Amino acid sequence: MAGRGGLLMLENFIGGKFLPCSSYLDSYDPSTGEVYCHVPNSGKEEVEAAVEAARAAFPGWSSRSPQERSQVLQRLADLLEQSLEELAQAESKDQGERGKTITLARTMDIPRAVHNFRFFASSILHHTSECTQMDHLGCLHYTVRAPVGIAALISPWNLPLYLLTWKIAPAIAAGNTVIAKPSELTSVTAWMMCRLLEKAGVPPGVVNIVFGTGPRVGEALVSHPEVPLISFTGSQPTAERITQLSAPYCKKLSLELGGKNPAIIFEDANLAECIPTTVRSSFANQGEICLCTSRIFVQRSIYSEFLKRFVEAARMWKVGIPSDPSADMGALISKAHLEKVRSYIKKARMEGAQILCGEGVDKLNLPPRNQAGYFMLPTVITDVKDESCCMKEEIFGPVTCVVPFDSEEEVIQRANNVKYGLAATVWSGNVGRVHRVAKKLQSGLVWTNCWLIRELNLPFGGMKSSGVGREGAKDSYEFFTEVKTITVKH
Ligand SMILES: NC(=O)c1ccc[n+]([C@@H]2O[C@H](COP(=O)([O-])OP(=O)(O)OC[C@H]3O[C@@H](n4cnc5c(N)ncnc54)[C@H](O)[C@@H]3O)[C@@H](O)[C@H]2O)c1
Ligand SMILES: N/C(=C\C=C\C=O)C(=O)O
Repeated sequence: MAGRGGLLMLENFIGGKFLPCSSYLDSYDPSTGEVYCHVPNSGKEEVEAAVEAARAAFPGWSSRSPQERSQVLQRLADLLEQSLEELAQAESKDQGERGKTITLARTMDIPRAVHNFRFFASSILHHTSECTQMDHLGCLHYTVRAPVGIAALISPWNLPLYLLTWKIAPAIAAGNTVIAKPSELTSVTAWMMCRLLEKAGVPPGVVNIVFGTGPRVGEALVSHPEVPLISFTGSQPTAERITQLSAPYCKKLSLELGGKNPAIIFEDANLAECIPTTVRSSFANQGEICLCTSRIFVQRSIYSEFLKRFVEAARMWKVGIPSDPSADMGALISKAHLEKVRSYIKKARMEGAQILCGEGVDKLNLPPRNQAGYFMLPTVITDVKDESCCMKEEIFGPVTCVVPFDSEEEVIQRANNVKYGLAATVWSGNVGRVHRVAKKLQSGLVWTNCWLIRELNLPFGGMKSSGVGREGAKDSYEFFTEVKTITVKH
């Protein structure tokens, strides 16, 4: 709806109704410094109202059959698909000059949000329970699963509707009611989705969305005693805080966090495929995808050739305004984030590393009105030590380090030598080596000779500081349900 000064003014969605909030956050367009949208600055009061609505809706929704719930999810997927262009425009505009290109929103974010509902609408129909027998004792044992209750779903700004629906769909398919909190930086598409819920047949109170900041509404939500389950995607420091706040209640937690993802490129790799894919895996969505490559290990015999061709390809990766369909990359999410990313380049320089292209080396070519935006060129760093912060810490920007290696054992040890363990890529024509290396990497996901091909049936998630738990058909079902073992003596 239109609010102050004709700007978009979002409202919370609680109990099937849009409700105004007593205070609002200004959301800025960072290229102009102007407010472009008002987002509810919700807190405890709004969380209380959402918990009440979710509690009231739970008995009815949880007692529907999986088939009935599945039909509702299918209808929601259809409605989202019918609004694909409108949602893609909004997703790109919401990150606006901040970054998401219209092409990525059209081809990845919104189609995947649609697919999330279709996928879980289908997978909920195919779960089976376990059964075992103890004939010598005359016993039969079996399991039953039931939804947990009210789920808190907290998501980040980088893939707004994609990641939020990746949580809402499995949670409600399993019969839970939910309170979702999108990032305060990118709330618009979640709000637009609320307008479709009633038409899809989602009963009031099954999906509630409260908007606002982490410290205010996020903390009120995760520390609420009647919310037994939290699915969180975001940064490691926030995950720590959520873990502390939820610990007194022994809540069920799923944490999908950051990464420092290696690409390992052996001398027998098909460079014609590897180079464009590794440019994409390093710089897609401005490098603001938790799965992006940020450390590239290249076998020494092909190191010089790889570096030359990789830098050439990185320079071709077009930085442009997000509404330009030919742009490969837009701008970063905020001024603060751009400064943080640039600070890594500065530190790398001070440590004696070389910046081969991008920040401080090449010139951005942008229209005059976008020159104040938070744009940065794809940046390649080399001559950097494994102990450098650029090789250890998650930068979450269009920056990647390229270093040589000699042997398989050595590169596995170096790739594993960070606190994260989310995603890795391995490039080699030797099938035996691909399997061997993939097995030894401390990483929840390993893509070999490709990147970001998603099979939603299988577990998604990270090891070490990259997270706790997995998401996927079976994993999300197990997370969003409680299991009970029943023994029958006959
Ligand atoms: N593993 C994955 O699947 C995955 C996917 C996307 C992003 N990420 C990670 O997310 C990070 C970037 O996203 P971000 O900057 O939005 O992360 P963030 O942790 O700052 O925020 C994520 C969400 O948590 C909320 N939040 C912040 N403080 C909170 C608190 N104290 N209590 C409750 N909620 C709180 C935010 O408002 C937002 O909705 C990166 O580290 C990235 O790697 C991981
Ligand atoms: N959760 C998924 C992707 C996360 C990307 C992070 O930025 C997914 O593809 O299911």
